[in-house]
Amino acid sequence: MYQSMTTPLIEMRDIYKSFPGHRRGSPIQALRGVSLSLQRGETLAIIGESGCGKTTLGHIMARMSAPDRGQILFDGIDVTRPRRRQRNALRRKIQMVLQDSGAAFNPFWRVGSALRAPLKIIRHANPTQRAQEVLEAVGLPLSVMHQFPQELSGGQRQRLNIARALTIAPELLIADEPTSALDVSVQARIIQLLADLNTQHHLSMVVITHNLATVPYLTRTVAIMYLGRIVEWGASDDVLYAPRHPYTRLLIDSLPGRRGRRAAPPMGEVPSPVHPPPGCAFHPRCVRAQSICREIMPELSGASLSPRREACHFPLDG
Ligand SMILES: Nc1ncnc2c1ncn2[C@@H]1O[C@H](COP(=O)(O)OP(=O)(O)OP(=O)(O)O)[C@@H](O)[C@H]1O
Repeated sequence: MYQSMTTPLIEMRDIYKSFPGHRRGSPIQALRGVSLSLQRGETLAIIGESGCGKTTLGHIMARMSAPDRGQILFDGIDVTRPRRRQRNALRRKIQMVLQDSGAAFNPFWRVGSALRAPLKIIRHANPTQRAQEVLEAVGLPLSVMHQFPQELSGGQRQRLNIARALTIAPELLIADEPTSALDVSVQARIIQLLADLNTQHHLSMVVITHNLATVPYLTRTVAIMYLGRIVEWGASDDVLYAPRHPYTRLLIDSLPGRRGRRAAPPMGEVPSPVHPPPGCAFHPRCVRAQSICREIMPELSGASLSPRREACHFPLDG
């Protein structure tokens, strides 16, 4: 089917997801109406504190779990409830790099076997050559083919993790906290690698992170999440250098070692997703909150395709 140039690679419309609460209590509302879209070749960071729903969103995007409500389109085609063949095709097109690079590998398989396995499933003509290509793409020596994953350093294992995701040439790579388990010096190199994969190989990418500082190097667009909703959306530079949502401001002010930073208000804690506060869920922590914020949930401003949007009754002027 012909797709116009502007058809997003992936589009999520009003996605909801809950998990059963503890001891048959109220459900955990992990996602509460998330909508976003990503054009082919574009990069998006999803930012927020722990428990805001980033990983849940990533899993749904990668079609590893189904939403309770909402719609997902890939290349303009509805894949919300894919049939088996469609699901298998999607698995090839969307790959996810998970947080813990060590746990992702079978310790009894050498790297070469681990890389060739998915290629054999799809009956690739030359699995060994493809495995070598992806090792080169991620900057690993070909000699690692003969090693076991546990013989590699943390940084090498994360490169391998990325290499494995690339073997079957996905159209979308989702990386969940790709650097969180690594030393600071190694983090920078993995970030550079991901950025290169986008610029040199035009790989579309979603990076889930709570490390704001890496975002301007990594992605063009950023979505700030709070308690299961996107509260600010826009070009990374715009959002991070001139935030409009007070939550984004709070995240930036809490970055360690910011020179000349103003005194940050106390961060407080993210409320429970079992009973999100009414109105704007951020209001209990917001210094600008007024009565309307406690009563009416603000929607993202502007049209759905506008480049800069925030969900706040009293946005900052940036
Ligand atoms: N499989 C699950 N079963 C029950 N609750 C879950 C499950 N997965 C996530 N949750 C809950 O859903 C909420 C959102 O979790 P999620 O992992 O998506 O957040 P996150 O922003 O990625 O956090 P982190 O940065 O800590 O990974 C949390 O309250 C979490 O405890």
